[in-house]
Amino acid sequence: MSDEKDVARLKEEAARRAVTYVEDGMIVGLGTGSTARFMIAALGERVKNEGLRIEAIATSEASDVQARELGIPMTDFAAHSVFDIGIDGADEVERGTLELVKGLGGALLREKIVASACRRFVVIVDESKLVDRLGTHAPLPVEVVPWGWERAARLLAETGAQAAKPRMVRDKLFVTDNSNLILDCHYPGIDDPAALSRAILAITGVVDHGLFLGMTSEVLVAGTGGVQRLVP
Ligand SMILES: O=C[C@H](O)[C@H](O)[C@H](O)COP(=O)(O)O
Repeated sequence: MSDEKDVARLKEEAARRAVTYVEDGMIVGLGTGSTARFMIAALGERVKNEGLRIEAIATSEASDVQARELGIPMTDFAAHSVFDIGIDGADEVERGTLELVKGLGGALLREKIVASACRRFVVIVDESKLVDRLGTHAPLPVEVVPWGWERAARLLAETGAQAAKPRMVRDKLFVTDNSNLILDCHYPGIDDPAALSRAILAITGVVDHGLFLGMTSEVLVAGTGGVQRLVP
């Protein structure tokens, strides 16, 4: 089996475990990304095969489309301010603190809005996402309004980022579901995530960033030895 297939299998294992937490009557926040895709697929199976009765809210257009295609009933913030459980992937999980970097898929803003509305926020990852210090494996994505983004990029560099570059897709600026841009900020490790969060949010034009601090209820980490459950 190739490495890629191994990783996909681990992501699916973590995703399937998290879906066992979902019960009849729950309102569920659906994450975004390749691991969340497995989770939405598994949830769709339960809705179809077991008649599981839930409503869900998606953190991206892509997850929304997938969930609707699978027949998962969807809801929104017009109907609810609080959700029972949110299940989402991550790009980095710091061992010990379980603080996160998210947003490599560009969905960080809606993901953070939904995670902050969930009573329980379950993170599903394969073991390659565990790090000793945030910022060492993945850049920190920062969502900014398009107007004046160049200034925001320069000010982000002053927070210690070695580079704050607009994300590009096929030579074009990547645009989020919220019509904003993503600046990928490369830090040489993040020693004080809370201080960095404050510094980034103080920049006018920044909408939010991919540091998810104090939000994790638990992490399900799939590795070769099975799925491990980590709690803060
Ligand atoms: O914007 C994307 C999200 O934060 C994803 O949850 C994160 O990038 C992890 O994605 P994946 O499961 O594909 O590694």
